[in-house]
Amino acid sequence: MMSVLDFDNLTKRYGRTTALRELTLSIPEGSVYGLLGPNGSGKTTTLGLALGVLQPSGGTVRWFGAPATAATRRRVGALLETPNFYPYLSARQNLQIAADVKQTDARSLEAALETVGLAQRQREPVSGFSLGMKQRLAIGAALLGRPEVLVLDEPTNGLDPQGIADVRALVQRLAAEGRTVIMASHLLDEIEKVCTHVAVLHQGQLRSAGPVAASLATADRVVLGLAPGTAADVLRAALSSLPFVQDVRPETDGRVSCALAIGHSPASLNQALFAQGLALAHLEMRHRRLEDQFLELIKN
Ligand SMILES: Nc1ncnc2c1ncn2[C@@H]1O[C@H](COP(=O)(O)OP(=O)(O)OP(=O)(O)O)[C@@H](O)[C@H]1O
Repeated sequence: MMSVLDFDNLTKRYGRTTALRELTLSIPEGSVYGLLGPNGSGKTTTLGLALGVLQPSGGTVRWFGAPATAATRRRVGALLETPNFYPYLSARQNLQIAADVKQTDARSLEAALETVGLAQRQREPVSGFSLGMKQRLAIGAALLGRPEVLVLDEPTNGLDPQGIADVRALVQRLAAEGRTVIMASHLLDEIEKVCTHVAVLHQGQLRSAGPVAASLATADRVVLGLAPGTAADVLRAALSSLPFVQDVRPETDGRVSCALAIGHSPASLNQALFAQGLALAHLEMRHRRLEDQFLELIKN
């Protein structure tokens, strides 16, 4: 897959604070790429560097395989903070002002209103809009000029549940139409629902990157127990000898938990232990809370 954006050893320092440290990352074309991290982890800095709003202290940014130019910038739409719309003007009039500034054609304005679901209400003044509608209008402004890539910083921040659902559905629609979307979020749950790929940032450093399924799906654990009276050490030793078993840990009541490598099921684990002469009295899947998985990712 072609990449639309490549960071190579990207670093940003503010005085003694290193906001981003040697980030190397490629964003594949057609992906919905989430930048995940707690507050202050460097997400906004990364997006600012990508868009040329900030200058790097070191490293490079390449768009579509080359250093950014005015022409490549026109292929990218961005929403870093919600713009202040004129409240007494209609949605359409507000977008028209943005379109005039960007010098984009009228048809792209129609398409943007349609895509963000505001075509029916385009004549209404923005003062009567919910925060969610204003955010969709802001995304509409970023869509003027039909960019291939959309960059969004925390697009659901501050919205009510309906607004959050609408903006997430919109991001998925944008992706379905073939655009690449790069979005920052501090919500693991949001990344899991919306994104195809995720890069986890913590204190300005990349902790993990790749397809969401591969990054998050292996985190479930299996909890095992032998018949009462059997030493947990026997089970731990047996588990440690199996190549597809990872991260063996003692639990309460003499039980032991472990994670399985991708493609291995609890059933195949049970079979492998039985082949070693161990009969399980207890086998349970434990789905860890998403927050726990995330905390673990940034801890390691
Ligand atoms: N203009 C600045 N001057 C000094 N330090 C800054 C500046 N901008 C960001 N920082 C610092 O850089 C680090 C990364 O900030 P950044 O805004 O990129 O994080 P973030 O992950 O986007 O967090 P948030 O979600 O809170 O915006 C933080 O420690 C922040 O305090």
